[in-house]
Amino acid sequence: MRLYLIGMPGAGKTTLGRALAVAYQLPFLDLDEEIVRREQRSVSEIFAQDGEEYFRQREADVLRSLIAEHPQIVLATGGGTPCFHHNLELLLETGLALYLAVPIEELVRRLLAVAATRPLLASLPDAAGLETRLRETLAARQQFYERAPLRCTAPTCSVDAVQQLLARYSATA
Ligand SMILES: Nc1ncnc2c1ncn2[C@@H]1O[C@H](COP(=O)(O)OP(=O)(O)O)[C@@H](O)[C@H]1O
Ligand SMILES: O=C(O)C1=C[C@@H](OP(=O)(O)O)[C@@H](O)[C@H](O)C1
Ligand SMILES: [Mg+2]
Repeated sequence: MRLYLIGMPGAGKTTLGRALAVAYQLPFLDLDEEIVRREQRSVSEIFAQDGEEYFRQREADVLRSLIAEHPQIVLATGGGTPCFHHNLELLLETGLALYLAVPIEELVRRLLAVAATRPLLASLPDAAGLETRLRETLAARQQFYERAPLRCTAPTCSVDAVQQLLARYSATA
């Protein structure tokens, strides 16, 4: 199987993805990390030097190459991945997408600690600014995220919770 984690920055796609890959004994890849490896520079550097449009094109290209290379994978996408270049349709056609629907308040708590390393959040001064930006971003992206067949609404979605979701999904699919 291919399991794709989608959702807002800070939702835990990378963190939970790694743990799920161990539980299901599947290879794990993180789309951002793969872009960084291929570009030999950080996501922040890519945004600063070449802009978001360039990043989105690379993101779409690397996504397609990873899917072609890996029939079995847990893949953590970036927060914007499903919203550009028909990536969501590709994810829905080639694997099972899991939306980590974490409340904004929890995202704010987590991201305040790491905002400086995330280009779309780096320029925000405080928690109120971060919360406003996240609410706006979610309002625009929800329509994409909600098309995932699996959704975890727990503030901290665990491996156990995903295993239960998957078991229920497999029983009805
Ligand atoms: N379930 C969790 N509980 C608490 N903190 C978490 C959880 N998942 C992720 N985090 C923290 O939130 C931040 C963002 O997590 P990350 O996995 O990078 O999210 P994403 O890949 O969705 O942006 C990290 O600092 C991580 O340690
Ligand atoms: O939300 C976004 O548009 C982005 C999220 C990031 O990934 P995470 O969701 O893993 O932070 C990364 O792909 C890039 O900074 C853009
Ligand atoms: Mg991530």
